[in-house]
Amino acid sequence: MPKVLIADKMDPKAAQIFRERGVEVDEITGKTPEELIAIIGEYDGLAIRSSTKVTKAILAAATNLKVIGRAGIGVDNVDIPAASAQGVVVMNTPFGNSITTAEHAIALMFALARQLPEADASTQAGKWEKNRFMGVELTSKTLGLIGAGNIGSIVADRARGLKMKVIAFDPFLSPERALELGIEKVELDDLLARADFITLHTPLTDQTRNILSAEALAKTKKGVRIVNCARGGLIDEAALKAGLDSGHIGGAALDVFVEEPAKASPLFGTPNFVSTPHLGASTTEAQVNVAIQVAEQMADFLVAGGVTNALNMPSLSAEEAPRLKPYMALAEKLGSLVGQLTHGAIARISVHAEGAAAELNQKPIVAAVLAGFLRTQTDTVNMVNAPLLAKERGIEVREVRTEREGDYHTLLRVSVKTDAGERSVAGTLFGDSAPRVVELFGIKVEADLAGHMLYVVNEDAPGFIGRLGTLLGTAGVNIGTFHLGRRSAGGEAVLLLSIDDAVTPELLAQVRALPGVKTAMGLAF
Ligand SMILES: NC(=O)C1=CN([C@@H]2O[C@H](COP(=O)(O)OP(=O)(O)OC[C@H]3O[C@@H](n4cnc5c(N)ncnc54)[C@H](O)[C@@H]3O)[C@@H](O)[C@H]2O)C=CC1
Ligand SMILES: O=C(O)C(=O)COP(=O)(O)O
Repeated sequence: MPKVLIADKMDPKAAQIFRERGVEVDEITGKTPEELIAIIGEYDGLAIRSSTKVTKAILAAATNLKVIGRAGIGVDNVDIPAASAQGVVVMNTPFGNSITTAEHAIALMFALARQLPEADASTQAGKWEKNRFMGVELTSKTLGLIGAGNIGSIVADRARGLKMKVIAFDPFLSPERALELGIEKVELDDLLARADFITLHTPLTDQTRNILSAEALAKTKKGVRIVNCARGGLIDEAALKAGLDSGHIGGAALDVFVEEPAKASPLFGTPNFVSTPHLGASTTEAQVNVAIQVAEQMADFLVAGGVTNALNMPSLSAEEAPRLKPYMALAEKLGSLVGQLTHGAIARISVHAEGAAAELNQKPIVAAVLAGFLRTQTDTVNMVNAPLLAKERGIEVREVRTEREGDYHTLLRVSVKTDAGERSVAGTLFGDSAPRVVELFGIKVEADLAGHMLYVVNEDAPGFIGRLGTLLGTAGVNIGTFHLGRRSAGGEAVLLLSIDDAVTPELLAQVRALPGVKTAMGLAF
């Protein structure tokens, strides 16, 4: 009988469903990482919320683990590349708590507009300070959304009901979707200059980290009120404190912090600062939703092999699985590669199958490309919703087949069209099972895309590889594999290195400073 550990507080419905479906379950919450490492080896499944951090060390001890189920949305507490490398499926419940979280953002907006927490404390202290508290109306104010996905869209809907004017910065929001939501799509600087209230609803990614930096906060309208119910790290907390102290920022409400649990913060006690302890998803309704959903999905997987809402594995039927599986792994990797290497609005993604690949069902292959691609923008994408999400984002998806073989017996090519033109990557399967990228933006390479990688484009010149090797060696970075390709002798060359740990910003800065380097990026698969 499969065995699941529920490691964070969850509605009792989760344990009930596991038992009903023939899964043994232990509920042991509040463990330290060391305590978790000591027991995780016995479990096939791990059900969590945001408190448990599923690190490489925990995964290394999880020798029987097959599935991690996140009863909620954000999976930034799970090392997904490490889980994928270990073949552990990671699932979330993308919609169960979105209404609740949107409502919390609206609640915090009201709390700021009318200084509710401070007025409450003062009144209950017997002060009756009727003249101290003067609020503002929400009606007719401009709300700036940073991120207009599931939660952001619900906030927009509620805010429009409150007669607010809603503007949004979300590079992946299509003009059609903005129109449908009744909101105006704007650039970040425009939003900063115009918004009376700002709420954040993006995942924490390299692009969104510190999106409200000191510089961005300085561009806001005087008196702006800011709400963050998404992830700590989207706002520079020190700059927020300075802005509140100077009076430039009229109020701020944080549900999430860079360090959680946040038991101390320079922000605590600051006038017009409101905080809650990551309560965005904490309503009875949302917790019942996510508990039921996560237990059903995990039980389905452990008992029957069904895959739903997986972040690192395509959904599949039993018959198609054996032939399609390696193609989908290749498709995800190629999608993720172009997603990580492409910035800005995408007009079109084309998936071209050549040779043996052209004989297969293209739907799951195309969905896997899109899931890999969109995962660089949102935590909530999977094979099922990737095509829909692409459509919502105004991305045209093209499917092309050529049954005739080219240089390879089987080939998948993924092309992305942006304002800057169309670029493509291509990959094949070695031995019909091992995915390899064989072409990167017109340059022939041959590489396995796995774990953490360093991607460098440089001018092909003698001595460069030696200098890079020395730099990495000095920085204590261990190289697993090393792949090299070039357009022409003395032209542009590309290097793909697999390394043991994530590329740090410091390392990237050093690589970028090497003579001849045109681009350097950290990639993760
Ligand atoms: N406080 C809490 O308890 C909860 C927090 N959350 C968090 O809320 C956040 C949003 O969740 P959902 O709306 O469900 O996710 P979603 O994936 O549906 O939406 C995220 C949106 O952010 C946009 N985005 C991505 N990169 C961006 C960038 N660089 N600039 C601007 N926009 C960007 C995406 O295009 C997408 O539309 C997640 O981080 C999630 O973890 C979710 C539930 C509860
Ligand atoms: O679903 C999410 O992304 C959340 O942040 C909710 O977190 P929680 O499950 O309440 O710890």
